[in-house]
Amino acid sequence: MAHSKEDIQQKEGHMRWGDGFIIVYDITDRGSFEEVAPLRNLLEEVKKPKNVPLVLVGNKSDLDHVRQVGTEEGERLAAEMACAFYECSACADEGGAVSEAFHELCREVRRRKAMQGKARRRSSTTHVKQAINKMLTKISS
Ligand SMILES: Nc1nc2c(ncn2[C@@H]2O[C@H](COP(=O)(O)OP(=O)(O)OP(=O)(O)O)[C@@H](O)[C@H]2O)c(=O)[nH]1
Repeated sequence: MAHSKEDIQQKEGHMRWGDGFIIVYDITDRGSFEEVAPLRNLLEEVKKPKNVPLVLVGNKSDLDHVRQVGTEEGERLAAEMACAFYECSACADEGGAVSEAFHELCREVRRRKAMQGKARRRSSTTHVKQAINKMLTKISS
């Protein structure tokens, strides 16, 4: 599918403010699956240097008889992208996979925020230690 400059700018705008993303393709449309990797690359580019929480979803699992993308292909791509993977149906969400995908994304966003908080706390402790060391060096010289 061709994307206009406006399409890309609009996408980048959404990407900038988002804390986490669900990339959805249609299991009955190989073209939509092939758009996942470029979309993820654009996301990485926009969010750099942050490593953004992601979940990959193959939608329309109720249309298994016209499937064009195998479950294993989705699983493999998710493994490459180091993110969770679900197949679901927005029309017939019997197993609850739609809400599970959203919950997993929220958990991932919280996990990353907690990790970033820890890293920030650690770096501020390092700054305090450096300042004390500097003062001690000055006093002793
Ligand atoms: N059978 C089935 N149809 C679905 C499912 N999810 C969406 N659809 C249908 O797919 C069509 C497109 O859905 P939209 O919500 O417009 O999604 P979109 O991302 O704009 O999709 P495209 O127009 O195909 O690019 C609609 O007719 C929906 O009813 C699903 O899980 N199963």
